[in-house]
Amino acid sequence: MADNKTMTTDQRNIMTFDPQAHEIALSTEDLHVFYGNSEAISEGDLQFERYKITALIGPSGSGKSTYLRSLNRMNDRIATVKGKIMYRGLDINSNDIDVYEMRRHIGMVFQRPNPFAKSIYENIAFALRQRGMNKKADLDEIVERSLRQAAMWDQVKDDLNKSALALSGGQQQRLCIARAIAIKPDILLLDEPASALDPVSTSQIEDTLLELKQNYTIIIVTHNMQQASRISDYTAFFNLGKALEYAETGDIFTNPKVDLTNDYISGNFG
Ligand SMILES: Nc1ncnc2c1ncn2[C@@H]1O[C@H](COP(=O)(O)OP(=O)(O)OP(=O)(O)O)[C@@H](O)[C@H]1O
Repeated sequence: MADNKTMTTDQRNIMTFDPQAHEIALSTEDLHVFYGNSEAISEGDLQFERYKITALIGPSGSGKSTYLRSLNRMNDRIATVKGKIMYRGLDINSNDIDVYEMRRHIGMVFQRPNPFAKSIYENIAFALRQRGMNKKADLDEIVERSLRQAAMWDQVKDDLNKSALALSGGQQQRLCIARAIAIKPDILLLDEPASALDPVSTSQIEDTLLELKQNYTIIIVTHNMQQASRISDYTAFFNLGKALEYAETGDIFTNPKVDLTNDYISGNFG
């Protein structure tokens, strides 16, 4: 992706997000992702504003997940990721980055809820203990705070020793969100977190994300246009490995500048 200086006028028009006017939590620069010889992301660097929700939309296979997963190096083993991923002035795509430590700041929640086969309490406490926190009072406090932030404390506070696998799909996904935020990341990446859930659970997850954006920068892949328009502040439209348009969500859904964006949000393809 060309930088601002070398962008054509047309490119500037479709990337209406102005980085000068916002506090940027994370950005990519000249990012390219290859699976073998096949280039899955070829164009479309984005800058993510702090404490906002950005939705990545686009047809199946357009590269949304590949882009998202690159942001905290989940693609390291399966793809070649070139270019810079800038976080707090550091290129976190460089070889000398401690990936484990970086993921403490940039957490991920996956499409399918994937709680550990442990108790609700242990699902959260496990990662904290691995990071050297052993005092029960501290663990108790963070478990409660995380479950409250994920809007499920009242439902599970008397069942903390129950297996997480006995929870409903929606509760399991909120537990996974609680687990991700327990270590206080800055940025939360979510890959279609509600696609496997019923409408009520989906709506609860959306409410949770809207609450969380007070403290977290959120980037979410979704196929659900209503969801993108309900919860996101910014939307990026991907097609064939390129972010073709990036703007405030209201603009993308009411006044898209790229014909393909319009076709996609109108349900004409994808
Ligand atoms: N592990 C992989 N190995 C090889 N190619 C892959 C792999 N994962 C994705 N791809 C390819 O990369 C391209 C982008 O896929 P990606 O999953 O990022 O798209 P997507 O927009 O998230 O799709 P969907 O909405 O269906 O999840 C596709 O052509 C896909 O086949």
